[in-house]
Amino acid sequence: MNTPTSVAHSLDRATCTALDAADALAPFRDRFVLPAGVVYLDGNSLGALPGHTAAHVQRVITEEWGTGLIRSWNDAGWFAKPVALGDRIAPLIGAAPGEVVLGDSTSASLFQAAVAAVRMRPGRRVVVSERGSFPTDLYMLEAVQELLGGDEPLERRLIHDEGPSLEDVLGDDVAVVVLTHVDYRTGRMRDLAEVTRQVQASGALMLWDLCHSAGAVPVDLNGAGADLAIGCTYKYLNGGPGAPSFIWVAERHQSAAKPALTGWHGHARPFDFEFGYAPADGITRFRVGTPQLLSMAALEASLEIWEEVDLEAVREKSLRLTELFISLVDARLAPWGVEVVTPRQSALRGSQVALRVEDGFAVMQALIERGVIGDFRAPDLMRFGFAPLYVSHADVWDAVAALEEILSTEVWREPRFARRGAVT
Ligand SMILES: Cc1ncc(COP(=O)(O)O)c(C=O)c1O
Ligand SMILES: Nc1c(O)cccc1C(=O)C[C@H](N)C(=O)O
Repeated sequence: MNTPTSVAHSLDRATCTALDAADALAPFRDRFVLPAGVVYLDGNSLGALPGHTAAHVQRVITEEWGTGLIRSWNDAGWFAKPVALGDRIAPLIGAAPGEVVLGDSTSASLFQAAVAAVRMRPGRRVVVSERGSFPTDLYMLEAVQELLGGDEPLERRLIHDEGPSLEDVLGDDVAVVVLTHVDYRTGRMRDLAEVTRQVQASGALMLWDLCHSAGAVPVDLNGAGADLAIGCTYKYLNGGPGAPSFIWVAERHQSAAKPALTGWHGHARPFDFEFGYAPADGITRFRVGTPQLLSMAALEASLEIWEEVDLEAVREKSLRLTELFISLVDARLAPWGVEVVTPRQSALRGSQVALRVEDGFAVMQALIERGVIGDFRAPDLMRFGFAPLYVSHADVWDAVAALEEILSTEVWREPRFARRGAVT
């Protein structure tokens, strides 16, 4: 759908509810617990809770932990869970069975994957990333530099919208390029296949951060022939706060890939309790220590929903929602100088929209008080995530209407909305 501004002017809430009535994904909304009176547009930070998750986790606790006790490592498949769940995430990112394993946090997984990648390109002493990446990625790459820069330092080269470009920094000294597929601030989406091709043409490996992609847009890692990827499961995949991250390593690299963190769950024979480390075959070597089984139980529940979902339908609705939002913002919020920062070309957009608004922090706090939950990213962006399984067209209408009211009444100027303390 491409809703020009003139059409948005003639749109009303009834048109949005009619779009909802015709929406094939609308029934999924009932599978989630959403508080009454809340329009939830922050599923790009923490996904909503599926209705059956609590009962599933409760069962794992009482039956598998309470009754099964230690026996559940075998009887309930606990030991195999990180790879078993990885196999269930694989179709969502264009991976094959045996290529994905659930890990620790995304930060730790990025470190694991980046170290493995640098070691797979001996003699190449540069890691490329982007200046605007989510900071944890850059922080972890600093640690990679420190760890692997011995006699010969490891250089970090950062691309930036204003230059240098990827083309500028690629060369025969680059070991790995670490980029985020969908930018956490602007929602800009890179062409995964094209960037992978460009990077590999220089002889480097391509490591993707899929945090804002998994469950938001179709991803085809194997179709693109990418090398490694990591991502989180607590955003669009609804695994819950602290849900484990995933690591994908293309099957062709697995025997050469050496994990940075050599824990016993990644050992070839963990229960032989051998003296020395020997990596397990395949993706299992990227396991570290005891997996977070209760978090995995929550993710296991949400994946039941994801197994019923057609990602092309998700993408189609996501674009419909973001285009509707952008059109309504253009039509109704122009008097307050609201700027759409997210690309308007659908191929360049993930499933979120960022608006640049003066005093955006206070405006967002006022919006949240009105029950419309988005978030703010310093210095000046209000972010709105559109998770197509539970966000409706009427939600989009209500969010823009609330924003219009807050801007026109200037209620956001009240001191209680001023910035203080920790924010999310
Ligand atoms: C692109 C990106 N990478 C990494 C992370 C975070 O990593 P972690 O799961 O370790 O907190 C986030 C969000 O928190 C993110 O948006
Ligand atoms: N992971 C988060 C957390 O532990 C606390 C608050 C927010 C988050 C997020 O996921 C933020 C998110 N990655 C972002 O895009 O800004």
